[in-house]
Amino acid sequence: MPVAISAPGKVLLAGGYLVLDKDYSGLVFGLSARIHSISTPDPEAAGPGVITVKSPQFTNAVWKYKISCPDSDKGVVVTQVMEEESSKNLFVETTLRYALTYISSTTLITDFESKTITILADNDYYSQPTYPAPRFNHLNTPLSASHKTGLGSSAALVTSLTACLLATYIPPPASAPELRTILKQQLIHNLAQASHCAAQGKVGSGFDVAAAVFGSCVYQRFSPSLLEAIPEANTKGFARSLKETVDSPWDLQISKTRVPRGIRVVMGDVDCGSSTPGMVKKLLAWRTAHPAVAKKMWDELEMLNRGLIDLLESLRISSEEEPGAYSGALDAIRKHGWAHPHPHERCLTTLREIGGQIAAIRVIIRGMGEAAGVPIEPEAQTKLLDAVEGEVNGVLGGVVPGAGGYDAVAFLLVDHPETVGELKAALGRWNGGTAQGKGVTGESVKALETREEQEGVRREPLEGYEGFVSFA
Ligand SMILES: Nc1ncnc2c1ncn2[C@@H]1O[C@H](COP(=O)(O)OP(=O)(O)OP(=O)(O)O)[C@@H](O)[C@H]1O
Ligand SMILES: C[C@@](O)(CCOP(=O)(O)O)CC(=O)O
Repeated sequence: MPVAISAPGKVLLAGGYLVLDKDYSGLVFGLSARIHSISTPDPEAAGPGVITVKSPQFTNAVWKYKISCPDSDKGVVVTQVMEEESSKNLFVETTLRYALTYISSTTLITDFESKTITILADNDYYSQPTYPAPRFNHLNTPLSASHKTGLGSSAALVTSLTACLLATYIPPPASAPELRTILKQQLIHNLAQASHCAAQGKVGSGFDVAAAVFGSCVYQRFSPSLLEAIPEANTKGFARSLKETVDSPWDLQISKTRVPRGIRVVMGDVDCGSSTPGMVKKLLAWRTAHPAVAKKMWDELEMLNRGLIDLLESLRISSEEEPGAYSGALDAIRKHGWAHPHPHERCLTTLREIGGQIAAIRVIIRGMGEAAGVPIEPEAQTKLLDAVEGEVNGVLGGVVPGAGGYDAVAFLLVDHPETVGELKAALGRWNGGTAQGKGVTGESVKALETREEQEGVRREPLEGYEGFVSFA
């Protein structure tokens, strides 16, 4: 029986770096750009024990694995069958190893039915050569040469593949249609975090996997020690420890959130690139060397981020309790900017406060970056954010999301076609962005189509993949 699962990408609007510490939080929105994993029977399989994963949007993107379980305590062994022009895919391979080990420990299956799993990524994950591009556009490059837009492809991939493997191999009732209630999100989350963390080399707060599973949320991470306790894959005790850890309660904190109706997040792809691990290492080294100053900054930023979360929540409440006044305020700012005949009207005040809060957050972020010598909001991005905010009525504010740097920008704005169109045009016209030392001068910024979407991992109807996957 074929199974299709998708998981969303992410944008960390507030809380970059802080969210690495479990005492601080991150505001992360799930995105409509999803990565889909579709498992189908393998028509060419001579018997059980072969899983072929492929990403037909890329060249040389077929990864074939032999699956065996010689020692149940050490877990399932996943060995790539290397063929001419095979590449490695660490995230796929690790996810198979972890998910199949968990499944085997739970169900006692050792002979896994052979399957083909097709991975399809929505176009916004990679810079496209031409716009608009057809759905699941073929990029004519190997995956390693694609230009990622920073939407968290590895987390969405690991999450959808994990859920797809669970739904494929764990027999009913777990494979019944309602993924969320039966294949519990918590299980998908814990298992996907374990795989992602192992593949990533144990860095990262896990906010991207949390968004891929739960969708938009305020996230406080789990204790890193939870995963540190799991032995290396395929060593003594791996299977037992993985199962115990995944089935145990974790100390992460998730509270669901959403962008209020009438407001939209638009991401701009700067297509320049920054090294997140390098920035994280440098910033954390500075934090360790300057504990007192850093604590003050972290606490101040946390307070401002929490303030932003509260303001967005009160705007959401206004949008439901006073829809007329709310829509009027949105209309007014998109037409006239902040000049309004009733400046003290409640919704307008909240909208204004959101803009002010984002500006205050950016001040501290810049200070943090300067102090640590890490370009979290580089000057080129400051100019871009300020220029767009000044030019386009209806933009509440913009940030350099996640780790910051030269990769991307994200704006909160009134969700009206004219406002979105003006923002896209302003980004397209932008040519003042000189990333010093990066060799990029005067690049325009491409607005992505993706928007905030509240829902996390979900089962998808198979009809959506006709033409991309063979169900024969
Ligand atoms: N379409 C895909 N098919 C198969 N594997 C993929 C696909 N997209 C991403 N991956 C896996 O994810 C890896 C990229 O992960 P990486 O953490 O570098 O990027 P990212 O998660 O998109 O980063 P960011 O958090 O900055 O958005 C690839 O090397 C590959 O292993
Ligand atoms: C710097 C950090 O806090 C955020 C990185 O975000 P992004 O991958 O740049 O979206 C790292 C992390 O939380 O894993």
